Amino acid sequence: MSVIYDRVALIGLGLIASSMFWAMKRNGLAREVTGYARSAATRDAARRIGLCDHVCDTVAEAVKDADLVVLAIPVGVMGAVAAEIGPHLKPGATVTDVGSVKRDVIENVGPHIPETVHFVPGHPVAGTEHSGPDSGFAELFDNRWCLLTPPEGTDLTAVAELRRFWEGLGSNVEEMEADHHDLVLAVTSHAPHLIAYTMVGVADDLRRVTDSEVIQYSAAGFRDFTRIAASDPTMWRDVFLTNKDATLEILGRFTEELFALQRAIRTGDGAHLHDYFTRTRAIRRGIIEAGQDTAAPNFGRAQKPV
Ligand SMILES: NC(=O)C1=CN([C@@H]2O[C@H](COP(=O)(O)OP(=O)(O)OC[C@H]3O[C@@H](n4cnc5c(N)ncnc54)[C@H](O)[C@@H]3O)[C@@H](O)[C@H]2O)C=CC1
Ligand SMILES: O=C(O)C(=O)Cc1ccc(O)cc1
Repeated sequence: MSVIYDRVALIGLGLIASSMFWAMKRNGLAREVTGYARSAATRDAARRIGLCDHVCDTVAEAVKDADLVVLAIPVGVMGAVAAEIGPHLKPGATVTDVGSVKRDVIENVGPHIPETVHFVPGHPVAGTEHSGPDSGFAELFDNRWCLLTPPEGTDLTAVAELRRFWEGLGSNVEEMEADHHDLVLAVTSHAPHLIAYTMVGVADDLRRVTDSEVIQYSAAGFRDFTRIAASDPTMWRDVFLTNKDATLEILGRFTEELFALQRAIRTGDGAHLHDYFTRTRAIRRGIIEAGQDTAAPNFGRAQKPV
């Protein structure tokens, strides 16, 4: 593959930025990659493992002369960091982000980007429960979606170039409107994370009563919850605070359904439970038969309906 951006600056050196770096190197997408993280300890860790061609001690130095600047930091600090970098951006450059929420990022970053610089928001829908500079790997984005949410009027060439870049990192790229993105992700990612956090919290309370049994005898479903509930607290705090309306909308619907299932259990309404579980099983089988289970950890290997 060929170079798409001569110089890329990664701001924030955690899971997503480090995975982008290794994937860029794997596929030769950038000639030089600079990096910056707020804490000196993270910058030192990055230097130790050879993450970035040059790790800078100031954000201004990192973005200077960059053709692409990637904000790979928690959603809650995007606006403040955009304000810091705004005056140092090169005319003609593109700024993007990888935040899990899009409307809030557009509102908080957009105003700090000079007229001469393009801003194309993005979200790779790929990740793990791990964080920090050591956690990245080049294959993270392979065959996963990257969603771009350019506001109306965004330069089409800048969007097309960023699309090619994410395709070069291994992703399938789709464009969508930011509010739609936030609602879809509230259903598929944000509410499920909150449910996992809650379930693990409930089990932890119970553990005090039953000693270590909750963990010792946990079945696969609960283990999956504990994996998700190990995700970075700062990142997820910011996701819920910035995608507030969509998350509350989905949680409201979730609670209604949960109450209906609770009532069916209390009244012994087996037909309700059976119908409900039959419907949800059909959804899972439909996803697999349509070959859309690209987010499964064993993607790429033969799968049979479960
Ligand atoms: N972890 C995941 O599975 C996914 C995360 N995302 C999004 O990507 C973004 C980054 O997430 P991760 O890489 O997982 O996080 P991470 O916690 O691994 O890394 C975040 C980095 O940002 C730095 N940072 C924090 N505040 C900063 C500031 N004010 N200035 C400069 N650097 C700062 C931290 O030092 C750290 O290096 C978040 O917005 C998240 O919503 C998107 C897709 C998946
Ligand atoms: O680890 C998992 O199961 C995830 O769901 C990863 C993830 C977390 C946040 C995102 O915005 C996108 C993907």
